[in-house]
Amino acid sequence: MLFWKKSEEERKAEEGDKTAILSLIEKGKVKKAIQILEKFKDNPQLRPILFDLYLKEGKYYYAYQLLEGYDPNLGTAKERALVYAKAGQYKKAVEEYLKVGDFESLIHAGDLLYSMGEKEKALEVYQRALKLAPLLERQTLEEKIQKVKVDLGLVEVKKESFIDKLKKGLKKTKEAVEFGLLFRGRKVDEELFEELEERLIRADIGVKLTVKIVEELRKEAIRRNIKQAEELKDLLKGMLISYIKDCKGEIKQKDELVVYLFLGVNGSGKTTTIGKLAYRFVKEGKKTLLCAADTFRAAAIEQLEVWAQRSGADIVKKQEGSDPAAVVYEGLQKAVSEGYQRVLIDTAGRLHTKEPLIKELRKIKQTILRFVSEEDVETLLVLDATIGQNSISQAKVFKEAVDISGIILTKLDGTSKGGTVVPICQELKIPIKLLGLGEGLEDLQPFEPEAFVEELLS
Ligand SMILES: Nc1nc2c(ncn2[C@@H]2O[C@H](COP(=O)(O)OP(=O)(O)OP(=O)(O)O)[C@@H](O)[C@H]2O)c(=O)[nH]1
Repeated sequence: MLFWKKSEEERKAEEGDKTAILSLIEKGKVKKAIQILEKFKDNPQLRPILFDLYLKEGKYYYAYQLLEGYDPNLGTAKERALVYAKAGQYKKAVEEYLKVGDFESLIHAGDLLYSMGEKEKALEVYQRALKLAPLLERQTLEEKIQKVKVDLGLVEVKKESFIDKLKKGLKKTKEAVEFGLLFRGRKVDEELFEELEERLIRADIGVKLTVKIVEELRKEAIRRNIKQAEELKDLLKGMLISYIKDCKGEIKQKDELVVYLFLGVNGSGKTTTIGKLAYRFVKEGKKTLLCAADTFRAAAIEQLEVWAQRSGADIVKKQEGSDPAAVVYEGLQKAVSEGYQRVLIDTAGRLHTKEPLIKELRKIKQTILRFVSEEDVETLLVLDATIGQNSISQAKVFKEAVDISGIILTKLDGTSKGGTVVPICQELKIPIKLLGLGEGLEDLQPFEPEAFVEELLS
């Protein structure tokens, strides 16, 4: 019978020979090495090797037992901190992280302290970390610090300003393209233009526009003999603003009845946007009525009902499958007879049934015009920023159906394609009247081209 002959090396390893054990590990025989080393936990020469293998294998609880049962100084402070954290020994983990004291360890320590409810200590550690924070991490850490301060009642909850909301809305885009870092302290050279081109495309400005922008910048840089990249950034800012400034628009507002007709494909954020706008109108003291003309799905009707409750608006609805124009007729009859000032109409958004959809929307618009004149109708197309320029082809279908007076670009906070505002404006030439910057009731903000570009490039 062929005996499986233990290699000489393996035999030596099993006797606790360090070199032989290390050679086993080099050959990938980690499990075998652990098996052998677990017999030599008392050996201070071999214990660190076992601790290191436990860490590599993610056996944190075993590593924790070595620290507790044999030697609390095994590994580095950072390794011990990780083991203690994984083993739920947060206090010890914090101690080790604070011994390391670098940015990442301080953040871990602060997070653990916060999770343990020790918010004062968490704040103190976060503030230490802030002094070491790399540029790109500062904003996130400052938001953490602000949150802890609010928890501790050190500052009242700062009402998010328009700029704060815009910052939040463009965070993903900025993290993806980092324009702010691109120009800092750089010379104007071909590499810079190539990087700029790549980042403009990443922000979904579109290839055609990107090439045009970069070409214009190259020419200007030569004409003005620009050497510093910062100057180029100012030129880029001016160009982007020039491309979108004509798309600034406010939604129609007056004391008497205004009808807002919402178009957009399912999932674009129509119903949510109606809810946010209804909330605002009710807060302004306007008598507001929602109209559930997306009768294709019961879910859409129910969803609008939820928004009516959340916003304090009233609602007119019929059962699923009813004629949408009939719902609109009933809604406007009620609005006129009962003195409503705002009517917000939700419609179906099934683009794949293009012809019937166009017919349905035209019929709805005709019904509206039986009650109010064109100037008191705001036809708003809701576009989902996360699909970027693809929303332009969607928009063209809806444009075939009815005249669109404004665009609402939603989910800007959920995408790195914030630059899509530029091609949408350039291609559709329709005012962008509102930006959806989050799921909250207040996360619907006006489109301010200057502030938008300022934030995008900062
Ligand atoms: N992050 C973020 N999410 C949003 C925003 N606007 C809408 N949403 C979310 O997008 C999803 C779809 O929103 P809906 O309002 O249901 O979209 P819809 O167009 O009405 O879709 P249907 O109900 O299928 O017609 C929901 O989860 C919303 O919370 C926004 O500005 N930011």
